[in-house]
This record gives sequence, structure tokens and C-alpha cells, in this order.
Amino acid sequence: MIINNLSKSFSEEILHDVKFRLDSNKVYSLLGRNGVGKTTLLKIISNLMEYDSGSIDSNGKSVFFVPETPQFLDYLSGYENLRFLCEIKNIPIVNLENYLKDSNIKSFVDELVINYSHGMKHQLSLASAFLISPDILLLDEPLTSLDPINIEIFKRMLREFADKDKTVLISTHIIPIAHQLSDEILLLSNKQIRQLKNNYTETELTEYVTNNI
Ligand SMILES: Nc1ncnc2c1ncn2[C@@H]1O[C@H](COP(=O)(O)OP(=O)(O)OP(=O)(O)O)[C@@H](O)[C@H]1O
Repeated sequence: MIINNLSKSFSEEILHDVKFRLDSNKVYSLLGRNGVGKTTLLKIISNLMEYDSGSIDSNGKSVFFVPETPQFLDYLSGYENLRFLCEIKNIPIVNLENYLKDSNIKSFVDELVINYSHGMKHQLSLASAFLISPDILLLDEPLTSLDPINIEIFKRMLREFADKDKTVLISTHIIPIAHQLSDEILLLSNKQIRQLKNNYTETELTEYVTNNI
């Protein structure tokens, strides 16, 4: 996917001539201060929000966005929500059964979603993303509400997902997660993206990011 000269304003300009590219087999982390426009950018590139000028060339690739606050049918179980997703997206139920076999969510997937914690909803949301299996997976703050064991599990799953000729882009405020997980860093500040190869140590990356956001 190539993003070229993308601009977006609300009452004031948020993104100005933003340019970057996303390649297959890579994990990207999007870093930036609160309110800088990360969610706006993710929504634009997943076609959920209009932009003012510029272009997005997705090269025929499918894109799926996991929002920071996942929405489900609260009075169905997690399993029923996932089964419903499989039906509307034509995903074979066997894929769901296979996912559940190896997943932590099987311990609570039969409970009603209304009773889920924030972290449990996020796990269900990540399960939806893996089932849909888009070419480009965009995740808005996906790991923040997860416990340390689940963070490690999902870091590994996101890496394995990207290694299947796919792309993962996550927005996060946690620099160590960005450092451990990503091939490249997209730093959003002053309405523009700076694209960096993740050749830094964690300390160097923290210093660079805090000096440049
Ligand atoms: N639909 C909208 N209408 C008007 N202003 C909006 C809209 N969506 C976002 N904004 C504004 O655009 C700016 C960027 O918001 P956005 O949610 O993209 O930031 P963010 O980087 O994701 O923030 P955070 O890290 O706090 O989640 C903010 O000033 C926000 O108030």
C-alpha cells in the first residue's frame, strides 16, 4: 500500500501531505502523541473516513481495522459473535474451530459478551481479525488492555500473521512493544509521518521517539 500526499482537516489540519508505504511480511508501529491523528489515519487507510487530498494505492489488497473500543453483540456469547462473523464473511466454521483449539479465548468464549472485561473484548476482537485474515491488518491500541501473558501471545501471533505475506500496522503508545514487534516505525508528529527502520536499541528508539514527537 502506498500513501501519497494525504491531507485531512477537521476544524484544523491534522494530516498534511502524509507519505509512507506498507510492504508485505512486515509489522509497523504507529507512534505519536495523544490527539495527533493516529486513529484518523488508520480509519482513512481502512476506508472508514474520507480524506481531503492525496491518494491511497492499496494495490488490490484487503484491509481490516480493529478499533480501540471493539463493538460486539453484547447479548450473544463470544462464540456466537464469531460464528455470526463467519456467516456474514463466508469464513468456513472449521477455521473458527481451529482457531479456538489453540486459543486462550476458549476459556470464556461461551460467556455473554456483556460480561467480558475490556481485555477479553480485545482478545475477541483480535480473534475476529485473525479469522478475517486481511492482507493488511490495522490495529488501534490492540495490546494496551491485555495482561503480560496475552501480550506475548498476541505479539507472536501478529508476527506469524505478517510472515504469511501480510502486513500488520499497530498504533501503540508503548515504545518497548513497538521495538520488540516492528520492522519499521511510523512516527506521526507535526501532521506528517516519519518512516524509520527499526535498527535501534530500545533505549535509542525511546530517546529518538521522545525527542521527535
Ligand atoms: N470526527 C471528528 N470530528 C472532529 N474532530 C475529530 C474527529 N475525529 C478526530 N478528531 C480530532 O482529530 C484529532 C486527532 O484525533 P485522533 O483520534 O486521530 O488522535 P489519536 O492520535 O488517535 O489520539 P489518542 O492517542 O489520544 O487516541 C483530535 O484533535 C480529535 O479531536
